This record gives sequence, structure tokens and C-alpha cells, in this order.
Amino acid sequence: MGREREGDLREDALRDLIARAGGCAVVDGGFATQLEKHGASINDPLWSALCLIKSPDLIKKVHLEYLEAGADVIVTSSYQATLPGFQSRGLSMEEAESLLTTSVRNAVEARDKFWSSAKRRIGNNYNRALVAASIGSYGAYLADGSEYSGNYGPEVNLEKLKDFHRRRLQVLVEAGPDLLAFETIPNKLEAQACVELLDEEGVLIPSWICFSSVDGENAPSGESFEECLDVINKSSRVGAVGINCAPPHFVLSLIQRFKLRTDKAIVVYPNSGEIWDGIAKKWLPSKCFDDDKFEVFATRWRDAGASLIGGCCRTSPCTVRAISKVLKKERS
Ligand SMILES: C[S+](C)CC[C@H](N)C(=O)O
Ligand SMILES: N[C@@H](CCS)C(=O)O
Ligand SMILES: [Zn+2]
Repeated sequence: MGREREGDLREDALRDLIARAGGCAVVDGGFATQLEKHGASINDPLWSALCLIKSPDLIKKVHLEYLEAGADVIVTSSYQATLPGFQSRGLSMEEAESLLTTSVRNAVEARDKFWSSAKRRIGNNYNRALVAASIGSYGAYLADGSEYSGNYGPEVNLEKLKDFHRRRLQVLVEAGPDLLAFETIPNKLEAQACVELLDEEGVLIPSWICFSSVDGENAPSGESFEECLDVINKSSRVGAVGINCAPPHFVLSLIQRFKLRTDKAIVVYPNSGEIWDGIAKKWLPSKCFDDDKFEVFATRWRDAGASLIGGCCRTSPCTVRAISKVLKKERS
């Protein structure tokens, strides 16, 4: 993958989608959550990536459900799919890379299948969706909940994070997604690693970088979002920045703060408000927001300046349907 001229960046893909969606595009919802609803057992260090090995057909089914619900962007099943993770289960490097490729192909095939029939439906309100290849944080790979602490320890430096992300990023880009979605980034160092890697690898498809948050104020590491945004603002390869898998009631004030610090598009797809216990590997009941609430919030988030809105863990196609209904109402 050689270095390319800035002018070749395909940043229009994201801008065009947002414009086609009337100023605010709909991102899908909790992918792993929906796999579980269909009976997948993902209590495993590979989490949802286990389905890439065990039930790839289910992955396609879930993508189709989110498309039918109105998602303008579907995020691939690769959140916790990593080369060392797969290799630790006895897969060869070649097999592991092939699973990453499959995660993108599954989503592209679902998108193409859905669009070929949806575009013919009279009066349909659908856009041709984009496929965003999910790149979960290093903390996601650790499978100990550290995507919500950002505490990677002193031995994890910038180079180590870039090395961790490099080959997966190359394979995913090679598989031909429309976008890259860096998800639940918990600290500034990993944001820096992602930004530098995009440059070093000359990645031409636009990325978004999303942070998690556990206090509604800062990144999980305690670093301010302003510091994190300053890192991201330096990169023309990052088209959007925002928050995912944090509780919905944090989102409005974070959008307002992000708007003061960046000109990039803002992307938000919070979870239901429940809290992940990374050790027990289960969701703890907490202030939980239902789909009606998402419908109300989505308008406020859009009015505050978000241009990509969806749901994350513990949200469902019903959540996305509610978001899509309210955001697309005014243009139908
Ligand atoms: C977004 S969290 C619920 C994903 C799962 C986590 N990385 C774990 O393996 O425990
Ligand atoms: N795209 C991932 C994010 C987990 S935080 C999923 O929905 O499963
Ligand atoms: Zn999530």
C-alpha cells in the first residue's frame, strides 16, 4: 500500500452519504447484541468474532435486519476479530486473515442484496448503505473490559499499538469496505496510533474514530476529549469523530463540546445505558434507555450537530427503526 496524494482521499464517500440522507445518516445498532438475540453464544475472548468462525450466515442475517430497519451505514463483525486472537485459537495466519476479509464481504454482500431489491420498492426511504469495517480498540482485544478504562499499562506504547493495528487494518482495507470505523478508543495514545497508521499506510477510504466514555466528561483514561480531538484534527484521513458504546445521556453535551473543537463530522452511537462488567462478561442493569427515548434523543443530537447517529450495544433493529423514522420523517 503506497503513499498517495491527499487529493486521492475518498472523503466524498462519507460526505455524499450524509448529504443523501438529508444531513444526518443512520448508523446501525448493537451488532453483537443482535447476534445474541438469535441465539449466538459469544461469552468468549473473541466475543462476536466467534461467529465469523461458527456462524457466518447469522452475520449476514443481522446485517440485513439493520438495513431493513433503515441503517445508512452497517458496521462489520470485526470489532473483536484480530489476528493474534484468531491465532490463539489455533488458526493459521492465512485463515485468520481470511476471516477478516469475510467480515467485510458478508457486509458488502448483504448491502448489495438489500439494495438491489430496496431501490425498486415504490416510495422507499432507503439510501444505498455504506459498509464500515469495524476496528475495535486494543482494549477490546484484551477482552477484560479495558476499552472502558483505557489503562493499557506502561509497556503499551505508541509503536506497540500501531503494530497491533497494522496488519488487520491492511487486510480490512484490502477487502474493500467504504469506510473504517475505529470503535471504543479509550485514550489519546491509541487515537494517535490510529491517526499515524492511516497516514503510514496511505489509507484512502475515510475513517471515523469513536471514543468510549464512562463519566460523560473525559475519555476513559481521564484525558480530556479536547486533547484527543487535537490529535485527530491533524488528520485529513479521519472524516468523522465521536462517541460509541457510552450511555445515551452523556451524548448531547459531548456533541456540543466536540463541535467547539473540531470541524469534522460528528458520529454518535451510544449503547442502551447498561454497564459492561468486563470480568463477569455481562451487562449490569443501570439507567437503561428504550427505543422511544432514542427517537427523542436522535433529533436533539442531530440539532446539536451530529451527522451520523445510531446505537451500540444492547440496542436493536427496533432502535434503528425508531432513529431512522424520526430522522427521515422530514424529508419524505
Ligand atoms: C463492547 S464490550 C461489551 C465487548 C466485549 C469486551 N471486549 C470483552 O471481551 O469483554
Ligand atoms: N460494532 C460493535 C461495537 C461493540 S462496542 C458491535 O456492535 O458489536
Ligand atoms: Zn458497544
